[in-house]
Amino acid sequence: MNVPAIEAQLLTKEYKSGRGCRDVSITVEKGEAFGFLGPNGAGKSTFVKMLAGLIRPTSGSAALFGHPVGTLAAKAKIGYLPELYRYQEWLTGEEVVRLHARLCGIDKSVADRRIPELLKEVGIGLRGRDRVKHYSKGMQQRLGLACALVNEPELVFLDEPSSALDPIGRMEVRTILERLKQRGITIFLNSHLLEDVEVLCDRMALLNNGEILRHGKVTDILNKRTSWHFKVGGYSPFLLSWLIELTGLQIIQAVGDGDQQEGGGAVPSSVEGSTVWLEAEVESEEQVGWLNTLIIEQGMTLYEVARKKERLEEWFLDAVSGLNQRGERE
Ligand SMILES: Nc1ncnc2c1ncn2[C@@H]1O[C@H](COP(=O)(O)OP(=O)(O)OP(=O)(O)O)[C@@H](O)[C@H]1O
Repeated sequence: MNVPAIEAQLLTKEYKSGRGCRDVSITVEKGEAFGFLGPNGAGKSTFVKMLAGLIRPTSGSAALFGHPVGTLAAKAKIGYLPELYRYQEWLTGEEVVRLHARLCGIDKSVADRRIPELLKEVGIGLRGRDRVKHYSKGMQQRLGLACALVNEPELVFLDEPSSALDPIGRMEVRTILERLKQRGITIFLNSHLLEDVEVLCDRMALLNNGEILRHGKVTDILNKRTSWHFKVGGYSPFLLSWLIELTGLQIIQAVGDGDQQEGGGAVPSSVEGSTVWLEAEVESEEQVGWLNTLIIEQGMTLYEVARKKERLEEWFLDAVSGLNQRGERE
């Protein structure tokens, strides 16, 4: 039977403060990478801690690979990198991972082989023999990743895995996560880094004030908007107003591939014969073909036509805009 890696139904945690998360239901299939987004305090860590069996839900239920959360069978299958990690700073990095291996009941001979490989994979390598107190925040985060992977989990929960890393470190962690995904490991990624979610995740959900506000396939979200860009050479300033009048479409002149010119829609300032980008909102791909024909018929050169992707950041900001601290529409 093909059981999902994560199945949560109406999972709720109420703290004394009242916050936490409410009625969260999601299913994550085996081998999927799932992104969990949300503003600070939305309840992302609370949700992950319930799945990892670290805190008890107030109500609702969840299972990992068919085993109820909190049971040994569920825990044996997971790795967890917490957001606020603190490792024993008097130990060396290698000793910290070894401690985690022992807690997971891994044989010494297996640990002896696996730990150096893991330290190399997360980019600690020879520094594994240094004490943790000499590690930067980024190195401690990499150490956390090694600890989360030491039991060769089938599912990893990563709570902000690159928050302390510089851009190179983030790219390296992303590569590690991509490798895990290729190996068929299910990834549940809490992240503020929308780019990580965009590159790595198949599906995602946006949590706000403890509740799921939106969810969907990352590719659908990125392609939802049907704005198209046209790079036009030999441009004549009459073209824009002529196209708008003829087609009735919303068309503006863009500064480059993506950035709208301020006061878009106004008569373009470009000089005769220059190369410009136009951005049009269309209802169907036929309209794109129509615009292509019209531009070419006017004797201009069409260098490039591309669908404008909606960045996840726009999607995120749009979803939470107009909501107050309690997540209510203002
Ligand atoms: N142990 C606790 N006791 C009481 N309230 C808590 C506890 N842990 C979290 N909360 C509250 O629950 C809400 C959700 O917190 P949580 O840490 O899950 O959010 P988050 O989305 O992970 O935030 P961040 O992105 O800032 O880490 C917050 O209002 C927080 O103050």
